[in-house]
Amino acid sequence: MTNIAEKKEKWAEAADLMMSKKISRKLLKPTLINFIKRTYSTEKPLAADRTYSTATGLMPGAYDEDIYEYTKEEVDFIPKEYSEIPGPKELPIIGNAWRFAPLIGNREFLSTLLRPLIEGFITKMENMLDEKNELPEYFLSEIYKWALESVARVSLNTRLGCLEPNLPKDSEAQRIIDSINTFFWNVAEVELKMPVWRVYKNKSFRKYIGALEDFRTLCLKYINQSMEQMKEKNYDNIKEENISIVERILRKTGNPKLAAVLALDLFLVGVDTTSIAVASTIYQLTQNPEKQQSLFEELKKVLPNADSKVDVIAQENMPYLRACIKETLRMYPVIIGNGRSLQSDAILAGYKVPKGVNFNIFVLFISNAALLQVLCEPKPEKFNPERWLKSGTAQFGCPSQQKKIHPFISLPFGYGRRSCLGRRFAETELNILLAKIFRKYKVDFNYGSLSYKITPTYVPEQPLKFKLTRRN
Ligand code: HEM
Repeated sequence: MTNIAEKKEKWAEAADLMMSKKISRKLLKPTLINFIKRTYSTEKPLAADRTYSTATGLMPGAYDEDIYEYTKEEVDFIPKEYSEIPGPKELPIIGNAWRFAPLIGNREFLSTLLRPLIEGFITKMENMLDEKNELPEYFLSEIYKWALESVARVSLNTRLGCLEPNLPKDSEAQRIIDSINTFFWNVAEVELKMPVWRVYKNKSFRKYIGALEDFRTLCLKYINQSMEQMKEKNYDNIKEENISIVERILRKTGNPKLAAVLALDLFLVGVDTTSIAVASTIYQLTQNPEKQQSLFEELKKVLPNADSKVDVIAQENMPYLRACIKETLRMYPVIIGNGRSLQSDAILAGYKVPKGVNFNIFVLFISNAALLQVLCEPKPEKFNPERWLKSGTAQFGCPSQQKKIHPFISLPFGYGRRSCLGRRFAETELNILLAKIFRKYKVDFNYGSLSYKITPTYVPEQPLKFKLTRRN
């Protein structure tokens, strides 16, 4: 048998093994956990060489040379714990942001910046309600605009005007959102499938490049504006929270190129991810009114009235809200799987897997079926936030069986060195916005069940016409 045929056969066997109902729980549990742990512990993202050859090379102007070399000062600025992570040579399109993870991870800073935008968005939602108190069909795109405004505020200290009513279709903010969507619709086709575009520039490729080019041009305009304004500023009298991430990087490194690349990264990955997570969590709570009521009881205690401030301390006192978000992302992970490329030979589930093999770890499958069934809760299809709540013994309990839930059951933000850098950013956005909505309104959805599609984010297909009823 040829090497390839042999490998294929082994992998088919491995897949059968994982799916087989006959397999004993004893064997499946350690095998799957080991499988995930081993693959996540590798550091190189999937298809890094291809991502490099397409995305970077095709974003003219974003990088002056093909591979950006860091100066000594920039390298020194990189916090120690991140310095050994492979840099942009590995994954240029989102390869730089991780170096500044601490800057996008401070909850106090994020909460202060994001709260006013959330207040503005809630007012906008109220103004969008129709005579049945329902939000419009295009509500998801309104969430996108809010998320875009948030990224712009934090990374560039810029307001794009996305919260204005009736943002024109040809406005710059709308065009940024459209280009992000087009990018995501075509990224899998261009980056992960056979690279037909190397010989023939097909439609997906042209759209993909067009979107990236549009996106880059628009974002760079705001980045340059931000840099111009910096020249006039006296930072002695400016509070830390009013200094954007881009400004901080520029002040520290004096390198506009580095700042621009980081901002582009954040715009590209920070908009639709959070938006879909918001949409899915609201939807789940409409489908489970008793859970929505439990959430309201919690929120009423922490936020005495609808206008109470959702600061960091308030967020810490909302375990049920966090459990609702976690449970939603278990059932509907926005990113359905993660990729890794093995950096050394490994033995997985008894099979020798050679260095260089690419993996897709299907979070959607794992968190909905296999692990959950084997390890803990027999009903993965049920929305049950309680399964994530700490029990009296301060363990993550599975109430029905008094067991700990294995942390790998749900990995919506990935795992390890290349896990999501915007996690705190996203969690802060979700905590504040959802707390505000569910403290103020009872939310219903009167149009049956939503179905989901993969674009490649996991997104609801039907209009989100949520009904809002004001609470006391
Ligand atoms: C609910 C919202 C979000 C979800 C579910 C999510 C999920 C993910 C996942 C699954 C990965 C890949 C992790 C891995 O391979 O282990 C990732 C990477 C990343 N995310 Fe997020 N994300 C979200 C929001 C954000 C936001 C708001 C930002 C920034 C503003 C962001 C920035 C990043 C960056 C920079 C990476 C690449 C990290 C690297 O390659 O080292 N994400 N995210």
